[in-house]
Order: sequence, then C-alpha cells, then structure tokens
Amino acid sequence: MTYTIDETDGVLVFTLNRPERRNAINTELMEGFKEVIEYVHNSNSVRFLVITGAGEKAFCSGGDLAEFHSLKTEQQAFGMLSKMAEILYEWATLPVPTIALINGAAVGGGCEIATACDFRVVAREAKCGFIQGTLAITSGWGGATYLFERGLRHDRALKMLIDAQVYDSGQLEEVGWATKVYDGDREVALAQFIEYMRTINPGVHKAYKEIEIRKWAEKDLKKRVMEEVSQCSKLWELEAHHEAVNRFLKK
Ligand SMILES: CC[C@H](C(=O)O)C(=O)SCCNC(=O)CCNC(=O)[C@H](O)C(C)(C)COP(=O)(O)OP(=O)(O)OC[C@H]1O[C@@H](n2cnc3c(N)ncnc32)[C@H](O)[C@@H]1OP(=O)(O)O
Repeated sequence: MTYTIDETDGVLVFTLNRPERRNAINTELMEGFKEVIEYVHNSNSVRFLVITGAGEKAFCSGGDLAEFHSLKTEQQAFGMLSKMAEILYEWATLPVPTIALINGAAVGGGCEIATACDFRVVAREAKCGFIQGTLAITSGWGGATYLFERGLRHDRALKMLIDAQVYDSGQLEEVGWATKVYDGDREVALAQFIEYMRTINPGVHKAYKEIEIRKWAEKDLKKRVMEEVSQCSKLWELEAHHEAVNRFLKK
C-alpha cells in the first residue's frame, strides 16, 4: 500500500509509504489524500491530522517524475497539477489542525504539501526546499500561494522560492517556515508538540481555523492557487523542463 491511515486517541496519521521513491506523490497517493480528507469530514473523533513519510530519508520528494514525465503539454500538466492543487486546498481548509511531521527531505511538491499544513515539525537532519526552479518550473500545487500566507517576511518567502535550493533545519527555523525543529524520535516530538493543544476543546481549534479559512475565502485564495497552477502548466510545456527531468531520470 502506498499510504497508511491510522487514528489513535484523536490523532489521525497519514503516512506516505513509497520510501523507495522517497515518498513521491503519484496518482494513487493523490487518492490517499482524498480518502483522508473524507475521513476527517466524516469523523467526530479526529482532533489532529498529521502527515509524515515512511522511512528516515524523505518526507516527500514531490511529484513522481517517472509517472508525470509523460505529461508533455500545458493542458496535460494542468490536469495533474490542478487535481493535486484542489486536494491541497481541501486539506488546507480542514476544520482540524494539520501537522507536517517532516522526518526527512521535503522538496518540490513535498515542500508545497508541508506549507499547506498549519504546522511544520521538522527533524534536525531534514532539508526542505522549493526546488521546482531547478526543473525550470514554478510550484504547481499552490505551495507558493500558501507560503505567502504563512507570515514569513516577504523577502524570506520570495528567496525560498527563487533560490530553488534546499534549506537545512536551522535555516528553515530562521526564516520562520519550520514551526519546531526536533531531535530523536518523531512520535515523541509529535506528542510534545500537541501536549497543550490536546487539553483544549476541539471546538476551539475548529473556530480558530475557521477565522483563517474565512479570510482565505474573502481573499479568493483558491482562485490564486489555480492561477499558480496555470503558470506552472505553461512552464511545464517548455523544453527546458523536460530536459531537466530527463537529466534527473537518467542519473
Ligand atoms: C508541483 C510539484 C512538482 C511537480 O510534480 O510537478 C514537483 O514536485 S517538481 C519536483 C519533483 N521532485 C524532485 O525533483 C526531487 C527529486 N528527488 C531528489 O532530489 C532526491 O531523490 C531527494 C533529495 C528527494 C532524496 O535524495 P536521496 O539521495 O536520498 O535519494 P535518490 O535521489 O537516490 O532517490 C532514491 C530513489 O528514489 C527515486 N526518486 C526520488 N525522488 C523521486 C521523484 N520525485 N519521482 C520519482 N522518483 C524519485 C530516485 O529516482 C531513486 O530511484 P532509483 O531507482 O533507486 O535510482
């Protein structure tokens, strides 16, 4: 199974389970996101939603370059990108706190997924970055739009995007992208992170999330996400992108 979904004591953990591909997102994993979103909406017990990656090397390496390399045209790219962008918008607007438990590399779309979460709890040795620029594209699942919503200083957010490099945990904490950096066991780090939040009535969590969600609705966030998708789709079609992906796949 390319993913697992486990609920324990109100904490729902969605684990990307393709460690041999550094937990790259393929079509099957997109369905996993949709299953989790439906689970949360239908649940009276889930209080926190956590996403993490199987193994110790990666949280998520973004889109599956082998699977998505077959997408050549702007229209073909838009079909995949918009599907995941819609999923991430539903994820970002869930009525429970969402936590990216970043156990390893979060790059490209993996960094976008983490940025769409409310919190980013990052392993000391993890490196994360919006590396799409090295593939001659921009973020394509809404990650840049969410980044500009996360309260980082504009210059720091923009530099993360146009550096297109991976940042270490110290840098991620310094720019304000990492909520917390942890050492050792990820389960212990998660338990410590939610220790106080879990003493608070879940109705309070939901009400505070609704304030942000209302602001995003008033500011046409979803429209802006889809404009980001369209921009990425245009760049996707260009030869520079396909050549860059070929170089990776022939490594
Ligand atoms: C809008 C989102 C956007 C999109 O999908 O359009 C993107 O996400 S674009 C960015 C796509 N992602 C990448 O370019 C990252 C590529 N991967 C890496 O940079 C590294 O694999 C890294 C840093 C995640 C981990 O490095 P490490 O040295 O630990 O592992 P390897 O590179 O040796 O990879 C092991 C194994 O996994 C395969 N792999 C890794 N990432 C992907 C991926 N994104 N898609 C498909 N396959 C991936 C890699 O090819 C290796 O396979 P093997 O058969 O063992 O050679």
